[in-house]
This record gives sequence, C-alpha cells and structure tokens, in this order.
Amino acid sequence: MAYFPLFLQLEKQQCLVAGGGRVALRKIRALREFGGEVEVVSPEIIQPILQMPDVICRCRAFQISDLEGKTLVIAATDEKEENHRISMACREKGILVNAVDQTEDCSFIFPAYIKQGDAVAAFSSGGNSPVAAQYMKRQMEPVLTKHLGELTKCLGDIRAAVKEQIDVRDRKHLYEEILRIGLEEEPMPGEEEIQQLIETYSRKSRKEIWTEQED
Ligand SMILES: C[C@@]1(CC(=O)O)c2cc3[nH]c(cc4nc(cc5[nH]c(cc(n2)[C@H]1CCC(=O)O)[C@@](C)(CC(=O)O)[C@@H]5CCC(=O)O)C(CC(=O)O)=C4CCC(=O)O)c(CCC(=O)O)c3CC(=O)O
Ligand SMILES: NC(=O)C1=CN([C@@H]2O[C@H](COP(=O)(O)OP(=O)(O)OC[C@H]3O[C@@H](n4cnc5c(N)ncnc54)[C@H](O)[C@@H]3O)[C@@H](O)[C@H]2O)C=CC1
Repeated sequence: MAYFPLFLQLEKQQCLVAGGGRVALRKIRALREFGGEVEVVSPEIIQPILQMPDVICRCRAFQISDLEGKTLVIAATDEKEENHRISMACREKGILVNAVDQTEDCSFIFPAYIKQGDAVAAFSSGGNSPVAAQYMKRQMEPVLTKHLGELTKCLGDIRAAVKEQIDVRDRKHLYEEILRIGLEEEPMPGEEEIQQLIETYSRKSRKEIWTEQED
C-alpha cells in the first residue's frame, strides 16, 4: 500500500535518533535541514555526527527514558530486535517512529527529496525500492531548481497583499504569470515589474466587480 505524503512542521521539535552509524547520519542531516532538534544515543557514534553543531550526542545504549519529550524517533541501530523494541515503545506512547530496517516498525518513512528554500518535492516507492525513490528525485532535479525556490518565496511574499487587492478568480492567473515570466525569462521579474502586474490585475478585478454590479 502506498504511503500518504504529509509535510510535517519539524522546526524546534525534539527528535531522538537511536544509533550513530552511516544510516543515522543521513537521517540526522534530513531532520536538521528541516529545523528538527536532534539528540543521538548510541554506544558508538561516527565522527561526522559528533562534529555536527547543535546535535546532542550521548555515548550509551538506548533507554526507554530517552523517549520523554520527543515528537519523533528514528530507530537506526543495527540490531533488529532493538529497533523493534524502540518502535513498540514509541507506538505505545503515540510518538512518530521510523525504524530503518523494517517498514513494519515504521509509522512513517523517509522520502528522497529535493529542497529549494521552502519548496520541497518528496518521492517514495512505498518502501519497495529506495533506489527507485532516488531515481525519481534525480529525474526531477532539473525542474526543482534554486530559481524555482526563489520564485516560490517571492510569491509567498506578495500573497497577503494580493489577497487584499485581487479577486480570488484572478489571483491564480497572476501567480501563474509571475511563475511563467520567472521561469521563461532571465533575469527574475524585479520588484517593480511584479508591482506593475499586481496593479494591472487589481484594476482588472475592480473593473469586473463594477461591471457585475451594473449588470
Ligand atoms: C522503508 C525505508 C525506511 C526509512 O529509512 O525511512 C527504507 C528502508 C531500507 N532502505 C534500505 C537500503 C537502502 N536505502 C537507500 C537509500 C535511501 N533510503 C531511503 C528511505 C527508505 N529506506 C524508506 C523507504 C523509502 C521509499 O521507498 O519510499 C531514502 C529514500 C531516504 C533516507 O534514507 O533519508 C534514501 C535515499 C535518499 C536519497 O538519495 O535522496 C539505499 C541506497 C543508498 O544508500 O544510496 C539503500 C541500498 C539499496 C537497497 O537495499 O535498496 C534497506 C535495506 C537495508 C539492508 O538490507 O541492510 C531498508 C530496509 C528495508 O528493506 O525495509
Ligand atoms: N533505511 C535505510 O535507508 C537503510 C537502512 N539500513 C539498515 O540500517 C541499519 C544501520 O545501518 P548502519 O548505520 O550502516 O550501521 P552501523 O553499524 O554503522 O551503525 C549502527 C549503530 O547502532 C548503534 N547501536 C547498536 N545498538 C544500539 C542500542 N541498543 N542503542 C543505541 N544504539 C545502538 C551502534 O553503536 C552503531 O552506532 C542496518 O542494520 C540496515 O539494516 C541500511 C541501509 C539503508
């Protein structure tokens, strides 16, 4: 069965990673990239993790008390039974859990993803083949560029003003026009050009409202 994609607000959320190897490292990097606060507990922890700023490292085996106050947990040990035990304890406490070695012990799985600013695309194979998810990501990389990330931010910045000035029916066309200009033409539309477009659409909206009132 396919997994439903949810986008989780991770900023400042307490995340626990049990295990300090190569797989743990990849998961920690992803959690940090989205603002999660990470604590690692593992008898052995590889150097790249120990060197990560703002990651708390505890060099000992996992204990149930490590779950206290955690929003999300990754069971990334190389012990199947231990990952299973961690998963069961999390489920009992209603904590989101990912076990790196078996989907049966996961309440969520990690996607392959592309992140450009706040624009994020995530790919999953439903656990069938992480390499297939990796392949989907690589195929989409030329589309989800840094430029599209910047344009997304720009659309976010004008959204409140546009909501106030432009009728809901016209807003989508304005956003699509800015995206088209931004993606097809170099350089990105400047602030002045965007303000002019907003003004044009705003006038169009006012005119349509008056016409409707006259009708
Ligand atoms: C279920 C899931 C749970 C989870 O980890 O969340 C899971 C499970 C397992 N992965 C295994 C192996 C590999 N995983 C990768 C890579 C990635 N794995 C990721 C996600 C997921 N892996 C979740 C499913 C996602 C989905 O399919 O939708 C990615 C996308 C994201 C990330 O890790 O952050 C990341 C690519 C990131 C990127 O490139 O962007 C590679 C390739 C490589 O290393 O380059 C291999 C070797 C090839 C192979 O074996 O397939 C094994 C066998 C372990 C063993 O046998 O020892 C298991 C256990 C099992 O089979 O269930
Ligand atoms: N989901 C994924 O993307 C992938 C998952 N895997 C799975 O991930 C597992 C881990 O892989 P690696 O990181 O390469 O292994 P690793 O051997 O480098 O790291 C395992 C870590 O777990 C720690 N550990 C062992 N018992 C522990 C305990 N009781 N509490 C806390 N930490 C404990 C060890 O000290 C070590 O740091 C593998 O067994 C494999 O099945 C492997 C590849 C990809």
